[in-house]
Amino acid sequence: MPFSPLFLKLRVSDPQMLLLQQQRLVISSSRTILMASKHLLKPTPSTLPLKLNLSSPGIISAFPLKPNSRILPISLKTFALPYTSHSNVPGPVYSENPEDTSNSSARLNVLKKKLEVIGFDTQMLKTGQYSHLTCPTCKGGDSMEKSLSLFITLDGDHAVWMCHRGKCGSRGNIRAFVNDSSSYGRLNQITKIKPKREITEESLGLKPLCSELVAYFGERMISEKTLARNSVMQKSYGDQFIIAFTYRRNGVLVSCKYRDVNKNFWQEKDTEKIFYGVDDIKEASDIIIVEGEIDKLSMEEAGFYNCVSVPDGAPPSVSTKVFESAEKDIKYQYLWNCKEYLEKASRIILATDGDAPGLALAEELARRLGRERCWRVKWPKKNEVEHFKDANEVLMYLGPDVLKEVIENAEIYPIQGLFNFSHYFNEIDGYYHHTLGFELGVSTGWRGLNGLYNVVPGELTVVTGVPNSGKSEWIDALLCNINRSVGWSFALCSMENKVREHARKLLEKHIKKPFFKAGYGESIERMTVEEFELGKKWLSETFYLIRCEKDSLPNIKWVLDLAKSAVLRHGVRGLVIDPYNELDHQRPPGQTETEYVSQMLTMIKRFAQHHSCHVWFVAHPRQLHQWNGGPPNMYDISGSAHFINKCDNGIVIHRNRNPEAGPVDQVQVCVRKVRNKVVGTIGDAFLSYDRISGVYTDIDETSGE
Ligand SMILES: Nc1ncnc2c1ncn2[C@@H]1O[C@H](COP(=O)(O)OP(=O)(O)OP(=O)(O)O)[C@@H](O)[C@H]1O
Repeated sequence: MPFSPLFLKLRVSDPQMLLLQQQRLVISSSRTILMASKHLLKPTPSTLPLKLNLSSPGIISAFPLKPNSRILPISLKTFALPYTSHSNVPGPVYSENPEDTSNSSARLNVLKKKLEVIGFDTQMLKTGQYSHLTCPTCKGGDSMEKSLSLFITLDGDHAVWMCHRGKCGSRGNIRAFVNDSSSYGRLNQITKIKPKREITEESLGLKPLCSELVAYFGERMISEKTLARNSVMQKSYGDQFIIAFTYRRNGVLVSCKYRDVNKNFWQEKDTEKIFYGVDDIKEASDIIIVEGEIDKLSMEEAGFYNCVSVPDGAPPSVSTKVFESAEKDIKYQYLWNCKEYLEKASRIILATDGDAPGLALAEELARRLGRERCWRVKWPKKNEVEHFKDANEVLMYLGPDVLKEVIENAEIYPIQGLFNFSHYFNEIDGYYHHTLGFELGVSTGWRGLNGLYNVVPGELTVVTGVPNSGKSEWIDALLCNINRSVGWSFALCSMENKVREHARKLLEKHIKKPFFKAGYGESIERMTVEEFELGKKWLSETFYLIRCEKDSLPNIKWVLDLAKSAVLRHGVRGLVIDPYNELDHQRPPGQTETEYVSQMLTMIKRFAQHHSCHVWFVAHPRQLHQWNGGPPNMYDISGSAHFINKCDNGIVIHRNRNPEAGPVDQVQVCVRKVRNKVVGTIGDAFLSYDRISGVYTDIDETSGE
């Protein structure tokens, strides 16, 4: 015989109150007044005792009193669930003046019209009672059953409905009069939520653990005390007993997960997903999250009660999906359902398994919880190649003290782009022990510069000087010296040089003989054909040319891309860009030259650092008015002060052109900036330039700083 819940003392004028009363008092067929348990009493507008469709699978009474009762009032517990209200669905234009609204039949009329818009058949609807209707969402499925219960308040102002078909679960509510300014809600916007079952130990048939299962846990180092504290139970399943991990919130059974002898897991269906042991982290500021219930129990054996386990294990890999909202984050609903527990935590230790899914789970959790408050554990080594994979393994094989240590030594969860020095200890060790190479820089080959400037991979040297001062010549000579001493090879982007002339200059420096028998070579013997042939081989092995064969000028990105190829393909350790003004410097509209130069130098420095390649960048000074013949200043470089600000080393090449002021072959190498004190300091060195071979040699005369 079908039963209907009856409501006592309903006040028609106050729908909220009505709803509240509806939640609290339900009279069953046996006229027993059932009081809903406290946590089910949250006065939410959608919480109504709804008559259940008994054919609907998986919906069981929230009340442990009468498992077989056919009256099964349920709490929808909507405070934890998304809920679509249709109270804003406007009606077609009906009379909505206050006088009319005091009239319940007018109100009911408006309400019915709104319900019709949604798709309800309203002919038989009456206030103050339930109606069984065909659900406009699922149409009652194949059997076309009238699976939807709809209730209209006595004043005709408010309708609440829910479809009891397990596959549908649509529900919603609507009011006759509200601020109806929005457009019509569409039916498919009705949130489909499966109602959660209310379960008890009795209804699930859970029993205390038998001695065999206690012994099984004993083998896994889980004590009876821990099992009891966590209410681990058992259930008979066919002819076997299976372990039942009871999921509780505030001590109340919310869900249950089973494990059989074959390590198969399954969870009571249509129950809420929450963390296992969530009550243990209620007030905790430090939380441990593990991947399985036995790991949670293991943590207790090591003295950590502030631990929860995820209910569903680990995903195979990190999802590539963009996280949209908690509602759509179905796989991690347990996390959102326990949000208020997690919000208080300042430190969350992710002690998931050490395998790929475990790491993926840690990443998924960290994404949602905020990496900045996450830590992760390093499971100890099992042997040369393997690590222990989880808390229970460590507990079983190494004991509770080691497990405790593992947790205490958890390391901060990495955040992309945020490091501490420990992440770089290998590199720092290498720097200290001189195993990186060239830590103190490579000598330029000139004694006078040894204390001032040495060449370190990964740095940027800006070289300037008035036109014809010998900047290019000096850099070529420097490259030859470095190649001779340490064998480095170089990428050259020397736009001003013809290739053959550049080859001549380099060969002259390398062979120390003139390329031609011509006036500039005076009486010195020209390099022989054999020397020339060997020189060509040396050229090919030492230098890689970056040249733009088209008429257009290359831009810096193009140059750096090719330099990167030269590093990767030929292992070059240095790049010369000579000069700055021969590059294409088109800037986006609105960008100043200063901004552009800053950006360009950042790119160059990044290239240098990433590829451990030293970059020499030649830049001319702006036109100097009233030039006194002295070396220009690094701040005189045309374009921007960033050249001196951003470089690691700043060098001005200067030569005397006044015979009365001193020898004209004398070259002044002014080291104006050295960022790295290990490799030099500011000061001047004086070299002598041999015009025939282009070779620079030390003059034993240096000026002070
Ligand atoms: N100390 C010096 N004495 C005499 N001639 C020199 C000296 N240094 C360089 N030269 C000559 O000056 C000319 C220009 O040299 P280089 O191309 O190296 O100068 P630069 O500063 O790079 O010039 P630009 O600013 O035009 O690029 C070359 O012919 C070179 O032989």
